[in-house]
Amino acid sequence: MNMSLELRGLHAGYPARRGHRERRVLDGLDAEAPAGELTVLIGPNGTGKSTLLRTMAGLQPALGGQVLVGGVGVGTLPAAHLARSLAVVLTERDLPPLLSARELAGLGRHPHTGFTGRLSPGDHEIVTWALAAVNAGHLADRAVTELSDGERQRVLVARALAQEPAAILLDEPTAFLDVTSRVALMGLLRSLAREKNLVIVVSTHDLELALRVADRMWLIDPAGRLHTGTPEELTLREVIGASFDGGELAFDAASGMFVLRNGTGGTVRVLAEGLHVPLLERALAREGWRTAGDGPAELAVEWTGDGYEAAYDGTVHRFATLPDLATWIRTARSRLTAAPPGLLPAAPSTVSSAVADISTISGYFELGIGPIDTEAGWRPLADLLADPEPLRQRITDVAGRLGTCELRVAASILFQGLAARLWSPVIGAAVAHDLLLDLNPARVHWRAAPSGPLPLRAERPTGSQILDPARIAGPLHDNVLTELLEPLAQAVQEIVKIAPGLLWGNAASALAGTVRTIARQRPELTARAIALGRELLTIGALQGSGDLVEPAPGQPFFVRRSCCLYYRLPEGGKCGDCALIDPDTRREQWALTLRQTGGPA
Ligand SMILES: Nc1ncnc2c1ncn2[C@@H]1O[C@H](COP(=O)(O)OP(=O)(O)OP(=O)(O)O)[C@@H](O)[C@H]1O
Repeated sequence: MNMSLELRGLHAGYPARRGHRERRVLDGLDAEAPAGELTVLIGPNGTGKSTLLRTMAGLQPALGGQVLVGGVGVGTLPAAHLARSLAVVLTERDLPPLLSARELAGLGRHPHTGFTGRLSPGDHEIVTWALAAVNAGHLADRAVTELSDGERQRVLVARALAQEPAAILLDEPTAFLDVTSRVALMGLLRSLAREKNLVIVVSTHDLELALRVADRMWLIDPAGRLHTGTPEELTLREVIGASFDGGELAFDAASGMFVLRNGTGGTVRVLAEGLHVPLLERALAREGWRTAGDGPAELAVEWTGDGYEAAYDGTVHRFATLPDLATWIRTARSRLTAAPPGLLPAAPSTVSSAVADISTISGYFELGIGPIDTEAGWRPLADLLADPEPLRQRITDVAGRLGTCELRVAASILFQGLAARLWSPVIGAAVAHDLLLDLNPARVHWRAAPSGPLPLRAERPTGSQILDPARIAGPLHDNVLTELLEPLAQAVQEIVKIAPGLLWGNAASALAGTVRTIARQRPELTARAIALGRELLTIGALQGSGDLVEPAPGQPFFVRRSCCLYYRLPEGGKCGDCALIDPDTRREQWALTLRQTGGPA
């Protein structure tokens, strides 16, 4: 039979005494503590943990219901029999002086000794075993009054073990112990439960430790209800926070720790590995930020390997050290939390599903997700912006492919292609998923390909959820234009002499091309794509580069103001949005395209 300790409709409390009415502390409890598991009893002060343990141990009568050990009611057992089923460890600090640890542990044998109370050689053997089981063999001959709190607790557990009971109940055995001894004692109790197949119920105030070691928890909430389950089940049922939150402290379900409720912090997502995760979480918790699970967070903080990046409302702030980050969060808090941000760092699953979806629009919208194998030629986008060699190589390749000896023409066409490649996933994710995809040049990788759109890949793409679409153009411009296309334009200009106005015309044309592709592939997103495209054309370097027009509803075209040099290719002509085309010819071209694509003429 597998042993367990059960409560059946148990009422615990204090019977009526002269002048005092009966005081019921706990009503109608049902629960089970199986053998082989460590059951940890927790609850705020005064909720009745000691009352319950004493009632379970038969030290005070139940006011109703039953406590069963191995199916037998505790209240029905004679004292000596009860002592062989159940041992109790209370917080005893006043132990008889002159008693050695061995003698104290030996007291546990009393239910088994005869009338004389003398220990047989067999009893001594069990006492030695019990002391060894709690790693207190070396303390056997020491006076218990001279032991440290941790050592004494272990000897008290040895006394309970020497009793050879089926169940051991312990009331706050870790109360006076330092952190190492607390963890060690709880660990010891858990292994005893497992190895000796004992029922062990232990009460503690150390909730964080309980969550880590308990196989099962019994939680008494302030209303006197008993909740049972694994630590994870109780966390998911949100009963822990509901029972212990209060004042300055709030329970953080993700970390299983209490965090200071500084009032003004919000939710933060931590992207880091190893020890950096708990350290960052703790430092942020001190500033009042709570870790978000898979849901949205207001702030994202990432350990990048050589520093920290904090993304808030679409802007990334970089810090060399954790104290620098903490100072920024502290001093920036009033600004950070004054108004809800328009952008929230998105959950990784949201980003990856959005990326997977937009990748189906066309090759230009694709962003691969997965490990970066540098052997396979993947390099950070930052390299393409900073190191002139790969860029020069690609310009030469394009020139060769297009059959021109004019590097300037090849550079212009390459830049336009790259601009389309960078706009597409970002604009696609924005209009299709309200997600500002972060094409971080340090973490998004590219590799050379003989033809087609430049392959892009990120191990863990990140992004922000767009709460207010009206505020998206600015951050999106900063990400694509400021972080990527501006350095790229500069790098191109260092290789060939080319007018910046031409390159910005190309960037605008690429943007318009992205909008057109969305209109063709996802017509339902056309209006948003056009509106966003038009707004982007009014910001920074794109200003004055051209107009996104809509000669027929849902059919955007671009009118450039600068030339892209495409016409100079041997087989080139005037491109669709060419600045060199006169308005009448342009209208004819649009009409033709609209007829070809099935749109209204
Ligand atoms: N002898 C007693 N007579 C009447 N009421 C008592 C007695 N002992 C305790 N109580 C009351 O029973 C309730 C539960 O007390 P108990 O000591 O069991 O709580 P606890 O959860 O162990 O508290 P703590 O976490 O502070 O140790 C409290 O309201 C307490 O005042």
